[in-house]
Amino acid sequence: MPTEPESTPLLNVSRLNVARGTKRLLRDLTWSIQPGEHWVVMGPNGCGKTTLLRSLTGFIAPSSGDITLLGAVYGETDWREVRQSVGLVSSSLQPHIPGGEIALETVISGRYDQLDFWGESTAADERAALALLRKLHVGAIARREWAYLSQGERQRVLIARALAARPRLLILDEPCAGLDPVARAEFLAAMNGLTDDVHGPAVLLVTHHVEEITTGFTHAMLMAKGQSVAAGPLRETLNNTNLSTAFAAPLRIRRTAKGWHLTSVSG
Ligand SMILES: Nc1ncnc2c1ncn2[C@@H]1O[C@H](COP(=O)(O)OP(=O)(O)OP(=O)(O)O)[C@@H](O)[C@H]1O
Repeated sequence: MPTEPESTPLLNVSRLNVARGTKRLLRDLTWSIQPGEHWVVMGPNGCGKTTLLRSLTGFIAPSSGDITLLGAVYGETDWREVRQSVGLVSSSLQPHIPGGEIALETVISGRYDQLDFWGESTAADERAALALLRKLHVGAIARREWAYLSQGERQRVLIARALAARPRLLILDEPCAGLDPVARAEFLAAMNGLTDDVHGPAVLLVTHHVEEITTGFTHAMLMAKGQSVAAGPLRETLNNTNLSTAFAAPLRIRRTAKGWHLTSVSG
């Protein structure tokens, strides 16, 4: 993969279009992420968030437009190589983790970019994996099997797994889905640790809930009907007008000491 200067955008998407049959899943989407930024992507069901993530990670081919990720240009570079520097945490990974695998092994498998890893791990691998689990406040379950982990623990093990590969971009696709309030609060505390780490990866969070936008996030993109409705610094972008446009309903957003709150304005 090419090396790039510090100031190069981590991601540059220009006029990205994805069509399947007659349906346009993404329309002329333009977006960039600079080093040091942590982004939230929001939008109604079916607006194209997953399609965008799948395009960025090379699992869907764009119909037109350009993607430059970590200095590599889509179509010119082997995207499997680019993917090694992108951590993806998505519920779609969960069925692929063997039930009998202990958390430590799941994390180590991320370092080798393999699911169900059967290779020889070293003592150094184990120490590094344990440090990651501790960082995410789940060190105590290091030797517990996947089948017995709670949803909240699983999500954090998957983040540790993604971090084991030392990604430059970490994509969290609705990581709080299915978590109870306590597990969610614990998860959000761990996510705060990630965005606070100046040596850590850029974080891209896809969520439906503004309450999950922790203080370290700097930017937001709102999507609707395959397009970017608004994108930019978080506090400017998350306003009543942009959110109401994206969700096609009157919404009011507030920010308090406890975080963001979104309410529907009836009548
Ligand atoms: N291969 C495909 N062929 C046709 N339509 C598709 C295909 N893949 C996705 N779609 C449609 O494209 C739209 C965008 O889907 P996508 O999964 O990207 O939305 P999303 O924003 O992630 O939604 P959600 O918030 O519900 O997860 C949806 O209407 C979906 O049904």
